[in-house]
Amino acid sequence: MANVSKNEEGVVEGGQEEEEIKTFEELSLDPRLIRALTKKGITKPTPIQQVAIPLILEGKDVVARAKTGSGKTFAYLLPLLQKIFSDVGSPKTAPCALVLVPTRELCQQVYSEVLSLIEVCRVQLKVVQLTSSMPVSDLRAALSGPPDILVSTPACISTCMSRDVLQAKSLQDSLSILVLDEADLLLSYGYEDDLKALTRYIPRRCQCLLMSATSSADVEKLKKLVLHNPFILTLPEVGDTKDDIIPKNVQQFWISCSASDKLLHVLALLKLELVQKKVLIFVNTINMAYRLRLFLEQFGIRSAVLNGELPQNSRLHILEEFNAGLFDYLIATDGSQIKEKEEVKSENQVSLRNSKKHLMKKLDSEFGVVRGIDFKNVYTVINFEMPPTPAGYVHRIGRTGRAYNTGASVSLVSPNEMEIFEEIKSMLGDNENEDSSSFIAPFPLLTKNAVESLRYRAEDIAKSVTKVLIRESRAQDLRNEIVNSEKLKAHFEANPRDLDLLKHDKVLSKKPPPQHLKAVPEYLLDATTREASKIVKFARAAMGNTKSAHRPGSKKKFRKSGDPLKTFSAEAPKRYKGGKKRKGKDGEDEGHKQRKKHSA
Ligand SMILES: Nc1ncnc2c1ncn2[C@@H]1O[C@H](COP(=O)(O)OP(=O)(O)OP(=O)(O)O)[C@@H](O)[C@H]1O
Repeated sequence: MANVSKNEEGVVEGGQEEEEIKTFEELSLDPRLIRALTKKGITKPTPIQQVAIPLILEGKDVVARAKTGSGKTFAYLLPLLQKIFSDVGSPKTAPCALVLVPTRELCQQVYSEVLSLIEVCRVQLKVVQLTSSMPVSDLRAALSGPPDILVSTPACISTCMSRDVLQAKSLQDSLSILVLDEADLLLSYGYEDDLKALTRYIPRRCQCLLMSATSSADVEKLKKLVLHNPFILTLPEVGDTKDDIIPKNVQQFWISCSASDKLLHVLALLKLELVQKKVLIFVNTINMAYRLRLFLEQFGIRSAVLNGELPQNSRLHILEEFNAGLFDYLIATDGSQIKEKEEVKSENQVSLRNSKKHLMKKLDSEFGVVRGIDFKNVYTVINFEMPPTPAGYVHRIGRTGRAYNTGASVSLVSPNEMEIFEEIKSMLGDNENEDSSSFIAPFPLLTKNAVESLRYRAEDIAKSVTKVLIRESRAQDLRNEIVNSEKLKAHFEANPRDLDLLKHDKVLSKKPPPQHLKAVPEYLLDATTREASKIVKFARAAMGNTKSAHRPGSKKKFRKSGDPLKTFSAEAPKRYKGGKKRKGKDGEDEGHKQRKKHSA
């Protein structure tokens, strides 16, 4: 095993010194896969990959819990592909590998990663992705063959089995690897029944892998449901010392402001260029997303909205455009938007649960447009509204600081959100009584003067973004995207790389943005803000240098603790540790559990 040693408790911890890091060759990875990685600029395995790859190649069941952006996808995909490579051509009646993810976007992401690897390896593998929105005839056609690797959601597999598109007996005979990716989200997205139904057909010999960014009761439940005496690879901090859940190369900030001042504050951050691009802004409701977009566009700040209501092709296209750098500001909703509709439903818990289920189905049975998604080069994540759970915070902030990148987050916290903010801080170990550096620091670059200089204009424009305008714009955007979605489908089949076809950050409002609001007059800015803006610009330029310093082959190193790709520990199954059991590793704070129960 790479860079590991056992401590007295039998927990296997990863060695983290740069010189100890093994290469992909030393992990016995297939040279074809190494070539494919090199082509992507990936030359050395991340810590989680170092430990997971050999174990998975040995055929062990593995639970891998590592920070967002730590490279969990390749940690399972590389050994999975290597195993399938050695099996190519052997007769089968169903897929040998099944990768289950919570959302369609993740389906697409994993599917693309697999294709990009096997394209270079030049191995004849059939890989398919299936989602519930596909007609049964398409599902049947995709599974005839059958594929070597199937990427899907639990709900879709249930549909396939109930419609006899995928036969239980065939699956039992063929399945050799099952992966539950983003396992911490699978149950909260309502897939428990689907997974329970599926487990009956997973043969005992099937190798099971469970990947997760956070530890939770749900992950434990899944572990018990599916795995057999697995190796536990985990960040020492997750659910243990509470430290370092968020990568340290992400600087976390917060701003205290009233709910009604949030538009003003976000305007100040963006317009005065106090945060670096690209920026991902989280809101809790779709209406708020359009409110913010309409508001910002009046100041010449163009953004796109990503939410579960939009057709899948549009969502994928928005993600691709944003990742390709076609626009800098993306406003996204995550699971929190369910709250919006729940609020008007019954207070009764049972009907609340039912309405939630109904709503989940209505919006999109595999809803969840951002969690786990690998956004490229997002520097700043802004929580315009706080997520309802600490786990939601971890997933949101995890969209920046991915792999070897640095990033920052700014949370706008209103008095009503102080409770969840405190809960998040306590999860992070950000406690005044603790002798640790503050994990979420007050944002230092925005002065009261700077905010006040924009107040008049901001309040004026905020008033003009009425509920009616929001409703109309949202409906219009949806209509446009439905039309686009069809065009996109046809067009991208022929031109998969043509991202410029439809821009998603076009001005929504019928009234063009007034010219005078586009630029902030010099006289409105105080010296401190001008200085702060300059600092951010310098930092951006410096970041360019930093980035190039981290190109493959670069000698420059990150601080060990500051790199999300660095720390981990691994725990062997009981029989590998002479029966010793690790205690208290998975403890999660009670408040977190309670909130988690009511979330999603
Ligand atoms: N060995 C590596 N070296 C450099 N970059 C890597 C390496 N492995 C993966 N990456 C890149 O790191 C980014 C994050 O990887 P990945 O999406 O697998 O993270 P993750 O741990 O699954 O995060 P999340 O929990 O948020 O889903 C991706 O862009 C991926 O291409």
